[in-house]
Amino acid sequence: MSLELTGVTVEFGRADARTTVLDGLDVTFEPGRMTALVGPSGSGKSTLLAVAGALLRPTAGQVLLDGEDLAGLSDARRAEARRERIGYMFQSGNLLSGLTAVDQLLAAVYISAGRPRAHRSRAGEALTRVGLGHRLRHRPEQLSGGERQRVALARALFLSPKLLLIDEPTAAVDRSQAGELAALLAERTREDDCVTVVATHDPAVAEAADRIVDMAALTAEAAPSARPGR
Ligand SMILES: Nc1ncnc2c1ncn2[C@@H]1O[C@H](COP(=O)(O)OP(=O)(O)OP(=O)(O)O)[C@@H](O)[C@H]1O
Repeated sequence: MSLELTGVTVEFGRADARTTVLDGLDVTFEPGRMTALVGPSGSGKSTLLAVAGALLRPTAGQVLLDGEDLAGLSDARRAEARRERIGYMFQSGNLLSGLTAVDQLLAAVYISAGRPRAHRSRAGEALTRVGLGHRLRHRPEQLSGGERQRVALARALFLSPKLLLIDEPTAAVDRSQAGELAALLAERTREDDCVTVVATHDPAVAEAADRIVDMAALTAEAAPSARPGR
């Protein structure tokens, strides 16, 4: 399973108010490797994740997940790919208020496959693996920022996605938690052999990653005028 973006362009707005955020981008991400996506604020990291995760259709280009072009699929097939093959973890954690840590994971099962009861003990194990075995019945408002991030990570991993997309996972945690969370992400990526792309400003995440991709370099590669000899 690999993720390959070819000629990906994303434009927002119309006519005179048009902004080109990604311009003919080519990049490939391999399985079992965690990539840190770095670059200045506004360089398009979150936009790239949204396109890769079939949350946003590119203006042009292909998003090949295991050879299948997500950009060209119908809305229904894109939704299916999101449910079955892609795990997300966003900055705020996006936990559902009022649900316990275990139920956060079961909600993902319910949306995807139904019958969450059969998965209850597995949800407990998944939370234990991210160091939250003692917080299974806690609700988001009873958890620290770092604990909420780890619930969100366990939830993103729960259905064994082939593609894991993560935006600023360490924004709400202290330095030692940031290092632990980054190491955990890298470890799970290798164990599950998934493609993991993490947009980040955090050196701790970049350090734990197997590869660093700089948006500035991608953009320079994509723009023909910036290529040497042209
Ligand atoms: N829906 C939208 N409409 C118009 N412009 C948008 C939209 N979404 C994003 N942008 C613009 O696209 C650019 C890239 O945004 P993006 O969030 O991808 O950057 P980023 O690298 O993730 O930034 P940060 O590090 O601050 O999170 C920004 O200039 C932003 O204003």
